[in-house]
Amino acid sequence: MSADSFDYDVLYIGSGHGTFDGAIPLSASGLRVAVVEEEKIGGTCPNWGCNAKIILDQPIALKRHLEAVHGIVNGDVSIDWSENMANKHAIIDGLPNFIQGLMDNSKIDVLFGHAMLADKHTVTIDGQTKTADKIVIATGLRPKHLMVPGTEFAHDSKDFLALETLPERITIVGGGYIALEFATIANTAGAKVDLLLHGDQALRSFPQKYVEQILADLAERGVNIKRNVTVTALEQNGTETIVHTSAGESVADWVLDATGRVPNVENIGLDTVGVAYNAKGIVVDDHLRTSVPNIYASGDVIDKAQPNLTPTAIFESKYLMQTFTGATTAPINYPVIPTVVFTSPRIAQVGVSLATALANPTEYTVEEHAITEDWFRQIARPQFGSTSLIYNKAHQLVGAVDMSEDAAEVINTLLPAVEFQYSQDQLARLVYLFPSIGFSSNQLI
Ligand SMILES: Cc1cc2nc3c(=O)[nH]c(=O)nc-3n(C[C@H](O)[C@H](O)[C@H](O)COP(=O)(O)OP(=O)(O)OC[C@H]3O[C@@H](n4cnc5c(N)ncnc54)[C@H](O)[C@@H]3O)c2cc1C
Ligand SMILES: NC(=O)c1ccc[n+]([C@@H]2O[C@H](COP(=O)([O-])OP(=O)(O)OC[C@H]3O[C@@H](n4cnc5c(N)ncnc54)[C@H](O)[C@@H]3O)[C@@H](O)[C@H]2O)c1
Repeated sequence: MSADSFDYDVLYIGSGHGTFDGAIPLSASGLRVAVVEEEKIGGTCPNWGCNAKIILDQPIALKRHLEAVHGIVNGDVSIDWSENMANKHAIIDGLPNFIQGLMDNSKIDVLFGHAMLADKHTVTIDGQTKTADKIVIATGLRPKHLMVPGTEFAHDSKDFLALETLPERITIVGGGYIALEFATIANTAGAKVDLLLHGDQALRSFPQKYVEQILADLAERGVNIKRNVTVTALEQNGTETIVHTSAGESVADWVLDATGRVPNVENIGLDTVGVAYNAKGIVVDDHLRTSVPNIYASGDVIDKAQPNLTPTAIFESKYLMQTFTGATTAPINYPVIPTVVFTSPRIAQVGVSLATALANPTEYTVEEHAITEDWFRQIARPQFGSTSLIYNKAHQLVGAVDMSEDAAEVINTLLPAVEFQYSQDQLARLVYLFPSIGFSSNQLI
């Protein structure tokens, strides 16, 4: 069959960043494109991920900043959670319509409903049938649930980001991004937080010497951190939830299950069509093709080594757009992808990890700079913070970690040097605004 005999050239399942950043220019280039969404247009990041989280975090970061400059700026500061939530609604509630408007303008057909593959060119959407030359699966992840009696009494990150009132006592199960970011928000906003770690570490992909400083600070601020604890059951008693664990029981008004996220690979017809997948997601080749050559995958649903983040999903959807327009036939060539956890202070990193560098001293050298070495980074009076720089044998910057309130900006500044392996001469030609985080960060290398 020729491509013209199908309803569409490309049909995407899911409307998150794994889809729309590439689908919009693809449709604008003249291809016939459809996007199927069963929930909110834009998917996780705008509606119940990055955007919602960082809006709620903004007053949290401000309150922590004001605490640090207490004595200079005085007066009681408290967070009105309902107003914080109202501000979140005001900023993000219009995003699905905005994103759909972008899709409409580029002539994408937006179809609502649950999509399932019927054969390699056919998708059913709540009974309706559509055909496409190419199909992209971009169905993302969903929260994992504790496999214990009473698991239904726990809530997930989406519920937390929609809380109209902040519960007094919150138990958070897990030690990943969501657990630590939400523990920071809930603690600073005034809740009593229990943080239950399955093992003895949190944020395992970040340098533990930095993570331990974050945990110590949270503990000093009243977060009750329990390590090596296994939740065995949850029980509802009126408005309270009793949390049964290997270390005894405790009581909470609200329990957040932050034990990870799993790929949406079920109930979409993968077995019917023969698309290979595993517990970590859909298997793809270096062109993001699944085991069925005209079916591709994009975003979080892919089983891959790169971190499941919005910028990764955007990179993948744009790569597919270039593939489908014929602008490239090359395999996907991922750049270095930075990561940041929005605790207070934040930790951000890029490139070769600190753990790898320290384990291979003949390959790498590590230089650590305390935040106190730079006058400019003192003005917000941070209690602690550092930057670690990782160099290869040719003394090129190959990795960096920063722990500070400005960590995202520090790592953004260092990112081009890591990605493009700038020489000292090239670095010397970069003139940054002064004083600024960019200037201070560039001074380090
Ligand atoms: C709480 C939280 C905070 C986060 N914070 C950050 C952050 O600060 N920075 C960052 O970079 N990343 C962050 N992330 C990760 C980021 O949100 C994801 O990496 C990104 O949204 C992935 O996009 P995606 O398009 O692959 O998937 P999604 O955005 O999840 O989109 C998948 C879409 O597919 C739809 N769908 C699924 N199955 C079907 C079907 N059968 N039919 C029709 N539609 C279907 C879903 O409804 C969903 O809308 C966060 C995630 C969470 C949960
Ligand atoms: N700042 C950001 O970029 C950001 C923020 C939030 C989420 N995200 C994305 O969302 C993904 C999911 O985040 P997450 O925090 O849900 O997952 P995660 O994989 O980061 O953390 C899951 C945590 O749950 C723990 N855990 C697993 N099973 C458990 C059990 N039975 N009992 C107790 N603890 C258990 C793990 O040890 C781990 O600490 C991240 O990997 C990231 O890709 C990114």
